Amino acid sequence: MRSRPPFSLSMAAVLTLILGVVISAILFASLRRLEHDNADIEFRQHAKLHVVAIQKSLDNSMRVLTDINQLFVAFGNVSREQFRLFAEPLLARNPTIQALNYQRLVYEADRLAYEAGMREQFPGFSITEKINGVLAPARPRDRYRVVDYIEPMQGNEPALGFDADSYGMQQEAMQRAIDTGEPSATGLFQLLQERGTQRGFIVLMPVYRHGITLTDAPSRRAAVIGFTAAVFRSSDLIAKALAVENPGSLTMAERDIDINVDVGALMNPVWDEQSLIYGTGKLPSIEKSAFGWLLYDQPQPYRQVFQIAGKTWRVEIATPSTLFTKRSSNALWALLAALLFSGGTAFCMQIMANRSRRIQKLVDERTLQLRSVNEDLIADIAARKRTEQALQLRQRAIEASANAIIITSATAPDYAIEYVNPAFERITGYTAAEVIGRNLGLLWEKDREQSGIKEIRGCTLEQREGHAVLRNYRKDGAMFWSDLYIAPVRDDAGNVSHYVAAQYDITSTKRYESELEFQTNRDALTGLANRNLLRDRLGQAISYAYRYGHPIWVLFVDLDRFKFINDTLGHQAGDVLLKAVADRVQSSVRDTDTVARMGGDEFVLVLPERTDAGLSTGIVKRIMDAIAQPLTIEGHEFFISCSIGVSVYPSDGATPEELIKHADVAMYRAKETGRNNFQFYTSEMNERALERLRIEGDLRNALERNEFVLYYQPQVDLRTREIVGVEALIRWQHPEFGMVPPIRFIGLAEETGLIVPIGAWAIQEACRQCKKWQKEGLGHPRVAVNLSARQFTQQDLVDCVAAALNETGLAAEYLEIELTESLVMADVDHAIGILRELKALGVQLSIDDFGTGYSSLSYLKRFPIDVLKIDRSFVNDITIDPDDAAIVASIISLAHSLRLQVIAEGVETIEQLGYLRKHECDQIQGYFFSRPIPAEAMGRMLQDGHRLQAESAGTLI
Ligand SMILES: Nc1nc2c(ncn2[C@@H]2O[C@@H]3COP(=O)(O)O[C@H]4[C@@H](O)[C@H](n5cnc6c(=O)[nH]c(N)nc65)O[C@@H]4COP(=O)(O)O[C@H]3[C@H]2O)c(=O)[nH]1
Repeated sequence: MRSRPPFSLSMAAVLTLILGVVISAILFASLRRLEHDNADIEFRQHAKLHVVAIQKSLDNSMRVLTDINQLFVAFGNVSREQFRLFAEPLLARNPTIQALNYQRLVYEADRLAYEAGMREQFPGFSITEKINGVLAPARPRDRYRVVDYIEPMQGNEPALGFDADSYGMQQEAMQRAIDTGEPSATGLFQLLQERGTQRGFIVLMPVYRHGITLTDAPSRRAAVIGFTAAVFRSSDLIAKALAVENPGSLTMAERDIDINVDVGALMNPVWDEQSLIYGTGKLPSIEKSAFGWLLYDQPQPYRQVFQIAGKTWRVEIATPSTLFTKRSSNALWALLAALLFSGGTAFCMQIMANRSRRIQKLVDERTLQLRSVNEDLIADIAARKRTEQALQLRQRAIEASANAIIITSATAPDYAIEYVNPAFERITGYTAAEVIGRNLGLLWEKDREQSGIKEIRGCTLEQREGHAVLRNYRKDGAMFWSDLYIAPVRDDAGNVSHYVAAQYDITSTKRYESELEFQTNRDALTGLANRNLLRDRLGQAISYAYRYGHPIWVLFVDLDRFKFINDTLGHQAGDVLLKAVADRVQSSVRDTDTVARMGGDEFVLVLPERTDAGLSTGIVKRIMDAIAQPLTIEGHEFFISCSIGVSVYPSDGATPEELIKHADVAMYRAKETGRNNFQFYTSEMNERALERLRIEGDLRNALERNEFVLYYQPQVDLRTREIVGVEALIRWQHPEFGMVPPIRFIGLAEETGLIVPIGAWAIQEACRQCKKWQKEGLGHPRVAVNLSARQFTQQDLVDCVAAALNETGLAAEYLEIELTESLVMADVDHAIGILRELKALGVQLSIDDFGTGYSSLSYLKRFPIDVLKIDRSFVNDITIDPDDAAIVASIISLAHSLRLQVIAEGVETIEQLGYLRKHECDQIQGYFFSRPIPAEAMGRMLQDGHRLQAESAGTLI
């Protein structure tokens, strides 16, 4: 709906209205001025007529008076009857005259006669005057001016015989009349015959004695005999004059004009109530306001002064200001009409302005619409162009796409392919002609059980878009992975007419993904699970075990002395060894078990219990045996053992981290108890592990704090029963834990590398002590020092030993270096080299712990060793385990055949001693003879010549 424009006044309309109002005002003012002036003129004309009427009436009256005076002049003596006959018609013609009379001058002397004569006609006549307001016979005086004749008699009877001189106020007029002979008016006074309040006046005209020549005033005074007088009632005079003279206009005059006629002295033209003879109203004092004429008719009072009967007559005629509408509404109507016309014109202008504004607005709207339509049209054309270009671009993009684009029909049977782009041909090896009309499924060949195919079918059935990863097959049969996106294409009616599929060859991505997955979860060297996958698998196994109540074993496997191999043969050899161990471990367990490499030489196995096969230590042993199989690397044969810690779910932990950590702790415990061993985790181990951490920290400072001491355990020759040697065994005098045995810190020292300086110190100290004993004359016992694997790989080992000998001055033959079996067997060739160098120094060499490892006896021939030390584990059981007894016997025999000395370790009982003696063991070492003791004690023992008791030896011999 078009909104109505807001109303606004048009400037043209407003100006028109203002102009119209101004013109109307001017018109009105002009008309009013005209009317006002007309009214003024009309008024003056009327007023003039009135004045003329009054003047004329007075003139007529004066003429009547003159006429009647002429009667006396002509006849000298005029009878009463003549007077009457003459006056009557005059009075009839001049109604303004109240009465005409003749006043006779009667002298006192003639009074009686006169009165007598009059009484004949008028019985009781007497000359009268007014005394105290009442008519009475006149008091005697020289002369009387007696009203002798009077017409009309009727109504004027009281005046007959009245002495007019008794009215002093007429004297002046009378005297003037006498002196001039002209009519002379008196002032206003109450007429004798007047019954009302109206005043009147008399105009006197003298009558002189007949025949007398009148030349001047005295002659006139002397000749005067009487007076003719006209009596006027003042108001009646003017009213009748106006009525007689202006019978037509009187009404108007009465209505419209206030007429005031006054009689006053010539010298006093100002209004005077006493001299006012006629007044119809109070004359307004006209005070003209500047614009009063606009609304009121305000004619100027009309004044005229004239002389009649010796008096100055002033007639003033005025009319009150009246609202102009009283006279004429023409100006008003003209004003209204002009205003109406102006308003109408302005209204028309406003309407025209509104209309033109509407038209302008409409034109603007239409212009805007047109412009908008035009712009739309241009935009439409541009959009079409863009669409065309976009279509071309898309077509080219599809053609140029590196990915396969396929368009299939949604209505044709089997969703026949309608279009494939060049990339499709390139990827699949099919030409467009070969696939058009066929189903996309040709790419899947017989591999139709893929879940992605179901998804794609679902998309076409439900007419929705979707996505699937598929194995596709090229025309040549080669498989490739594709990521297929399919989307329905709808026609204008919204029906699905086609499907468009984009196929991405993701074979390389898949390959990369699997590599990535492998890298993420697999150990790069061995292909075993890495820490990530281990944690994952162990987590899953825990969940499963928790649900079904099965235990899980977690095995922490650490290769013994791997570092030695790695350091001596290099990393490549180390890697070969690790791979071999990995394979062996993997093949010792079920496929479903997890074997992971934690890094270095550490492996973790997750062995969940199955219903079909329970877990037992047999599995652990099997793993250890598998690892212990001889291994040839770069032509060298190695024997490697391992230490295994076992933690059990749920008793040893509920999380992967806990179980792995506890298995690790158990593994350390296994190492501590002598390698090539396994241990189940116990809570005490944990405490030990914590302690171990503490020890590790303290160990770093122990050497410089001189906390290490050497204890010495004597070695006794079974034939001589004398002490022939001592084994130096290190002790750590820990400030808190007290005397710490080597088993608790040697392994740690090896791991941390601290064993190198500690070992060097031990050699030096042992040499020094031995030399000291020799110097003290305590004989020449050999001192045996243990050498760790780490020391064995030490580049300057030989130099170090040589330096110790040099510095202490001990002859090399008194120093025996003990090497463990596994140490030399780990890398036989390397070991032989070192051993030869050491041997070259002149030191004795012994193989410690013999029998525990997997050393091949055949190698012993190649080692330049002097002594074999039978491990105490065999010695321990020789009296109870025939196998161990047989092993010990054969070791002694073998050693002897190789011309090696044999020392049995850990001889504790006389039975063991007996057995060893029996099998011709050369020397023994063990608690039976002495525990390891401090150097002083050892010195004393040497000094005392302490020897194996003959009884104990003898009883057995
Ligand atoms: N049960 C029993 N044990 C007996 C008997 N006779 C001796 N032994 C103990 O057996 C160990 C013999 O030392 P080892 O086999 O070389 O085994 C040594 C050696 O491998 C290592 N070790 C000791 N001192 C050093 C050292 O200075 N350097 C190095 N590298 N290793 C050392 O620590 C291991 C343990 O030393 P020790 O605790 O002193 O333990 C000593 C000794 O006290 C016996 O009759 N019964």
